[in-house]
Formats: sequence, structure tokens, C-alpha cells
Amino acid sequence: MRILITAPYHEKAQQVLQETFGEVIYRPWKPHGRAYNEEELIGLLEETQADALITEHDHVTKEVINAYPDLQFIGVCRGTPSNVAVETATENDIPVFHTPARNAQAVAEMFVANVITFMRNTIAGCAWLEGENWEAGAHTSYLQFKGSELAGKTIGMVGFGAIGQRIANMVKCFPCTIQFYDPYTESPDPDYQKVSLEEVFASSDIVSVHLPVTPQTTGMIDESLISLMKPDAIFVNTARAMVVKREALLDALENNRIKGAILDVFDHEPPDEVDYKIIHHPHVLATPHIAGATFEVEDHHAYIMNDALVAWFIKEDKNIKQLANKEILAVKS
Ligand SMILES: NC(=O)c1ccc[n+]([C@@H]2O[C@H](COP(=O)([O-])OP(=O)(O)OC[C@H]3O[C@@H](n4cnc5c(N)ncnc54)[C@H](O)[C@@H]3O)[C@@H](O)[C@H]2O)c1
Ligand SMILES: O=C(O)[C@H](O)COP(=O)(O)O
Repeated sequence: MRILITAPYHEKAQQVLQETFGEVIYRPWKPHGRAYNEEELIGLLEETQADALITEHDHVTKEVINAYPDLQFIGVCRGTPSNVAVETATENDIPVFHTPARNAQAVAEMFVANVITFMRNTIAGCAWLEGENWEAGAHTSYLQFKGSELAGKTIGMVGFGAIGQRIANMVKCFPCTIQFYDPYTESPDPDYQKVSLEEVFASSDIVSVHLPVTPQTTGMIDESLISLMKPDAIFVNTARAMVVKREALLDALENNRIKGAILDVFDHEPPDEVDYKIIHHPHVLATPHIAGATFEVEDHHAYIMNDALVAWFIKEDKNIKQLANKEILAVKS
């Protein structure tokens, strides 16, 4: 069996596949400079006569899938396999697997880092120091940049999947109180309280968004929810900007109705004028969509995908196929 891998893939994970399945052809898109387009992908599949394709960002469109009927498996090393025509694959009876939790640890670590950075006024303190503002005498820095501790705070998650739960487990040691709104998830731990959406906004010190984009979640976080937040609460979004009405967030920031916001995602990437208004706000800590960007993510996705290949081809667990395609399509709708 031939496996064509165009995703970045850990060398040892490739070796495992080679030993288990026979042949691995590694043509990662990254050194190529950009994701492979339809034509290039069809060319690669025909040249290698691959049975399985493991991709990351390449464009696995309807045309690619229909042009190469010998494909038996599509693996997408991403949290959201938006570059693959899952509907066409399903029609052609091709299982599509992705790697949902590949960046959960990366995002959770960045959440903790950025929340503490924000609460301790670290960035303003660094700028003040570099600006050579420190004068002899009183404890000016100590007074000016005194912050708050994360310990004892209530964190409210909107969406409690891989990332929300990873954060909850990570901050247990501070300790923090965890509450969440997610109609599709039961609490995995008696310490984590499932509450209403309104309750998350009204009683959390930190409201953190971990929703996928669906017709239901688009624009779900609006003025009425943000207006419930406590004046010293912080709003965090590392998920997708589309789930928040940005005018409502900007309005709350400009009128000091919340303490601030920590944002990794924007309506427009690169940002437009309104996004920059939010980014430049003095009570906003903004990062350029890098919460999930670690070197280790590429190792995590390789091992998650190897497990899927083994489950499908070796253990012949056919239920997995139904799950994979159906789950992806369900989130999309
Ligand atoms: N900034 C980054 O670099 C980065 C990295 C990874 C993931 N993300 C984004 O983070 C988000 C969450 O990722 P994840 O891995 O935790 O996903 P996940 O699928 O594991 O969790 C999402 C959760 O949202 C819940 N949900 C769905 N619809 C809902 C609704 N209407 N109301 C409430 N809850 C709902 C689901 O039940 C699920 O538990 C995604 O949008 C993803 O794209 C961003
Ligand atoms: O925002 C995201 O979801 C991350 O940047 C990565 O997404 P992906 O795993 O779907 O590529």
C-alpha cells in the first residue's frame, strides 16, 4: 500500500507507517513554498499511484477526488479540515479523518501565558522599563504595574471541547473555578459546572471562547451577552472572530464596561480598519493567530493520524469511517 504524505510529518511516525503499510512517499508542501493546488495534487497522486493521502493545507477539492478514483483514505492534519471536499469524499465512499485536538496543548498554554501577561501588566511594564522611565526613589514600578493573580478566578468557557477542557485541566493547580456552556458536552469532571450561556457571561472573571464556526455560533456573542459581563472581567477569544459581533466588543472596550480583551483571531486576517481599532485599544492584548502555532503540533498530528490509519486499515474498525465523515459534515451544517 502506498501512502502519499504532503503534510509535515514526524520522521519516526513516517517510519512506523513504512513498516506497517509498505511504502511512504513524503512530499511535504512546506518546502514547496505553498499548499499544492488541484492540478499539482492530481499530478502527485497519479505519479505516485497513492492509495492514501495525508495532507495538511492542500486543496483536496471535488475535482481532485473525482479525478483520482483510486484513493482509499484522506487524512487531514488539521483541527478543521476546511480544505477538503468532505461531501464528495463521502459520496465516493472515501473516509476522511482529521486531527481535532492537534493544537489543544498549544492553545491552552498560550491562554495561560496571555491571561497572566494581561493580568500582571507585563507588556506595559516592559515598555516602561525600555523607555527608561524608572526614577530613583519610591516604588513607582511596583505601584504602577501591580496586577491580579489567576488563582481563585472563575473561568467561563463558551464551547467545552478539546481546548476548553485542556485549559480547565491545566489551571486546576492554581486553582481556578471552571464553568462552561456547551449543550453538546457533559461535564467530564464534577469540579466543572455546566451552566447557561448567560451565567457564563454574568459570573466569570474570564470568559473564554472555544466554539467552532457553525450557522448557530456565527455572531452568537453579541451585545446582550457582553453587557452581562462584570466590569473587571476579561474576554478571551482564541477560536474564531466570526462567533463574536466585533462592534459589541469594541463598544464594551471603549466604554470601559469590561476590563479588557485577549484576542488571537480577527474578522479579517490580515486585519481591516475596525480590527485594528480593537487591536490598538490599550486594554487589548492581541496576537496574530498564533495560539496553535508550535513545532510540536506537527508531531501530535502525525501520531493522531497514524492511529487513524491503523484503526481503519489494520484493525478494520469500519465504524470509525462513519464517525469521521459524519462528524465533520455535522459541524459544517
Ligand atoms: N487560534 C488558534 O490558533 C486556534 C488553534 C486551534 C483551534 N482553534 C479554534 O478553536 C476552536 C475550538 O477548538 P477545539 O479544538 O476545542 O474544538 P472542539 O470541536 O474540540 O470543541 C468545540 C466545542 O464547541 C461545542 N459547540 C458547538 N456548537 C456549540 C454551540 N452552538 N454552543 C456551545 N457550544 C458549542 C462543541 O460541542 C465542542 O465541545 C475552533 O474554532 C478552532 O478553529 C484556534
Ligand atoms: O485557528 C486554528 O484553528 C489553527 O490556527 C489551526 O487550525 P487547523 O488545525 O485547522 O489548521
